[in-house]
Amino acid sequence: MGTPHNEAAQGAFAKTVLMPGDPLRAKFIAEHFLDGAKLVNNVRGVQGYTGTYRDTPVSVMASGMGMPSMGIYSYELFHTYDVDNIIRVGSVGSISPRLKLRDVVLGQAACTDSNYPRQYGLDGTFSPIADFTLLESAVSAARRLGVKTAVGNLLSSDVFYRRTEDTLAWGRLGVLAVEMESAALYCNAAEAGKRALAVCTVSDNLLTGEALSTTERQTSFTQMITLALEVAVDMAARRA
Ligand SMILES: O=P(O)(O)O[C@H]1O[C@H](CO)[C@@H](O)[C@H]1O
Ligand SMILES: O=c1cc[nH]c(=O)[nH]1
Repeated sequence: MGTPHNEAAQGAFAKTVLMPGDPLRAKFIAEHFLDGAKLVNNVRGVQGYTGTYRDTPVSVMASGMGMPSMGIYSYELFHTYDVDNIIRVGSVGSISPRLKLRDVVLGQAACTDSNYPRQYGLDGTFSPIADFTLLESAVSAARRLGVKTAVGNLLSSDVFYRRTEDTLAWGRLGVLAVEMESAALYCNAAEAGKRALAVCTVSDNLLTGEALSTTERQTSFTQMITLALEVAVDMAARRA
């Protein structure tokens, strides 16, 4: 039994799924980090793979870009495929003077300019936050691996080609970086009673105008990927 967007069989996904926005980054992770990776979904070219990392089953599947796309894929992974943990492995634009290109950011929470949380009909503002266990696991893995991370707020925006000045205003409230999916992921995890975390790499610096190339976005985020995979191993060990 699949979904309109996912043809994988029941049980084809591991309990932890890494989700980049980019399908080619998903393929790169499967080919370079997982042993025995098998393609389990390719509907719309959104590639999902399951293999093992340090003998632990792990899956990787693209979310596509933006909150509606992440909303669909993560909802189906949590509800149809009974996935427990989704770790977004994304690129972000820095809006903080603390960050430079290639720095790794752990999204403790995700502000948003999207109406995505409106679906819950709440009389107020829901704060989409990361799962604390995943966040704590990522912080310890980063210390162990010697990866410097910044932990803090992200802005998940519906708009990529946004006015820089409007975006920088979020930075003045301490928001570290802007991307386009984490708030929807955190909302879906909360709704499903599951766990989610965004581990991101700075691909653009909105303060200086510096940017990485397309190829670097697909294939050079190895610290972020290793960190996320170490969290997957830790979560599997906690279940055992
Ligand atoms: O690199 P990914 O994971 O796709 O993430 C970022 O890159 C895309 C925009 O270029 C958006 O999806 C944004 O969130
Ligand atoms: O949404 C995003 C993602 C990466 N870089 C940006 O500038 N914006």
